Amino acid sequence: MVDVQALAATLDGAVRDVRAVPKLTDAAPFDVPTAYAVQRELIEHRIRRGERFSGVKMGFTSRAKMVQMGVDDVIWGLLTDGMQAGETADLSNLIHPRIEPEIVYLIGREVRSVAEVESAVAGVAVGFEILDSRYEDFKFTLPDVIADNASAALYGFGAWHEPRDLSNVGLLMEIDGRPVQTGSSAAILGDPARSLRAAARLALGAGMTLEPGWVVLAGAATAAVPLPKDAHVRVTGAGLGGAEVTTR
Ligand SMILES: O=C(O)C/C=C/C(=O)C(=O)O
Repeated sequence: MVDVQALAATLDGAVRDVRAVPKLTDAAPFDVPTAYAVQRELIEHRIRRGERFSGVKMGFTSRAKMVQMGVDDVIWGLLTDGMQAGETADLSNLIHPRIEPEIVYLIGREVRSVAEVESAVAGVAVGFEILDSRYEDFKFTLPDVIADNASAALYGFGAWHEPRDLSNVGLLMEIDGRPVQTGSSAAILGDPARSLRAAARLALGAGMTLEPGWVVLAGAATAAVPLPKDAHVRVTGAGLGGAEVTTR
């Protein structure tokens, strides 16, 4: 029997000390439901420090990542307002950050069923997610990464646009003006709307609802790339404008 509170405290300590730890399953294996219990307790540390829930992030939404991890379903993590990046992101609080482009949904009203999630979307935007695994060498098993809140660290997004078909949006990520990733939103489960529905399903399954004002990060359409200090990152989505962050 693993100690959920102790595992969450280990990961929270890694976040606060900016220090990678051995993956939790090295000490004792645990299953996916236990991993989500650790994740929830990990987020509760932030909530107790005064942060507020601001949305959810989806992971392993691309076929390549599912195959790599040997899984056949997506994972999710919880976001707080403390994770929202401003114009600049201070990387001194992160261990080994990586960045990936995102499609972002803004939830306009409480979502009580999967069937209503698309009609509850109030806006769509292009954005980015900064990942930071709390594990040494960014290496983990499926339960480890779920417990670690799907490597969530920081996120941001550009201007909101009217909801629309996002099944094939061209995405470009540039660092200091150099293209580092290009892709299509079609890499997100064939259509990021599927990821949105999965977010509603997983939230409801965990006894939560997607709330008005929350964001849903639909998951990576490209690989994440290492994020250096003193860099300017711009993510552009065809018809969706851009999202930018400067690191220090
Ligand atoms: O690869 C990780 O560190 C876990 C997170 C994955 C995603 O956020 C994703 O697949 O989009």
